[in-house]
Amino acid sequence: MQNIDRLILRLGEITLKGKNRSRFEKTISEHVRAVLRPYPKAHVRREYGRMYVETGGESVEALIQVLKNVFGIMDIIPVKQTLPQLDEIIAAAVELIGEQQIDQLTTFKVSVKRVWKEFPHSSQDMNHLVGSPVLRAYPLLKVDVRQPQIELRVEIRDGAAYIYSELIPAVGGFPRGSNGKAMLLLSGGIDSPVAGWQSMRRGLEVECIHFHSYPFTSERAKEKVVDLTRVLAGYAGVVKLHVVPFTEIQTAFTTTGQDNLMITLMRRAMLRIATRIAEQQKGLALITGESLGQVASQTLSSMNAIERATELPILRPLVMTGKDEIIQIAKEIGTYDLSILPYEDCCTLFIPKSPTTNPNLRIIEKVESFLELTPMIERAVEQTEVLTIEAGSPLQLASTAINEDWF
Ligand SMILES: Nc1ncnc2c1ncn2[C@@H]1O[C@H](COP(=O)(O)OP(=O)(O)OP(=O)(O)O)[C@@H](O)[C@H]1O
Repeated sequence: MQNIDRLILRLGEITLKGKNRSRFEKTISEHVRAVLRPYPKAHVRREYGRMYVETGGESVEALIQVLKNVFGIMDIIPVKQTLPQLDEIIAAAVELIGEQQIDQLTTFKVSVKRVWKEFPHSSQDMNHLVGSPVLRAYPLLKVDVRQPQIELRVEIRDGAAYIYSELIPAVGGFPRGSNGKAMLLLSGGIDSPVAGWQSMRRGLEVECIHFHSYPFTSERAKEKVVDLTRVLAGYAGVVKLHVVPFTEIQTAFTTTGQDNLMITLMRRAMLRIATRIAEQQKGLALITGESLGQVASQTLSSMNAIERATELPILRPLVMTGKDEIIQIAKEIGTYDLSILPYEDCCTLFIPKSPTTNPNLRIIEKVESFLELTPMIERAVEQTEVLTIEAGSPLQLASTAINEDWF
């Protein structure tokens, strides 16, 4: 990409959101400036519906890598900028095509968009005026107007023309934190970090809540969750993590003699505590990594019995997503390698041999009423440790390409 001197960032769905648009664009621009801090020579300019990043000599590939993960950016266009003059546009087009691999089978076409209506040549004429010198310079090229391998695009505006041939898909979604706050129940597993990232991508500010059962679960298990939160913070800047002591409540459940209801009871207690923390932090929903049918506690019947423990909406971004796809996303966003570390989760230690897939709500409520849960829940909330986790290095772990197919 040696001829590329700037990137155009096109913003996605926010264009649908009329009056919030300028606020959304400002949020994306702040996010862009934050991820570009390690690249001081790059310069950002905001315009209606898009942003321009002048590379200033910074590596184009490195800039694309970090910008691809900024929520709200739909795609990135590496461009060569010239004056809106025919000879300059032709020279840039010839240079840009020269960067491509060309053989006898390579097809191309020119597409011109004339935003500046005073430019002296029509779009139709421009296709020929630019196409002919390119064909003369690269005689192996063949024109194909339907499905060309290379589409050389020229956008002519008042004051500048942009020449490009590549559109790089970015993460899309809504600007970070633009759709309110929700609390993510973050285990050390594969699913909940993915659910958290997907929620952030839809513009939610996410605070994490982790239930920890020391000494049944080790310090390493907690560190793993801190590390997972740090990866999420790579996308959001800073993420709060609430670590809830869960040992007392779990131990109480083991005395009930209702082994097969253990998971349902634990999940309901988690939701109650998470709801209290959400109220304190002004979170409007809970997020889990549940996926329909994945385990006994994720049947429709179990989910039904579990979610009655809270009045807050429960968001389950992965509810209809299969495990393979979840794993693929976890790898792409940089959480997978941490999630598969062997440190135990508080619940797995208490999983009975045959957990019920169809829990009876009446029995559950009876068991709960015997236990006097409320003071235990109060204590757990009071003793919760709150950590503020910052990204180690912005987006360092998310170095692989975002997969277009998910969006
Ligand atoms: N120790 C925990 N702390 C916080 N949330 C938890 C904890 N354990 C489970 N959860 C929440 O409950 C959901 C279901 O957990 P479960 O272990 O049944 O399923 P899972 O599909 O293995 O999820 P994960 O891969 O996220 O652990 C998790 O996705 C998470 O949101």
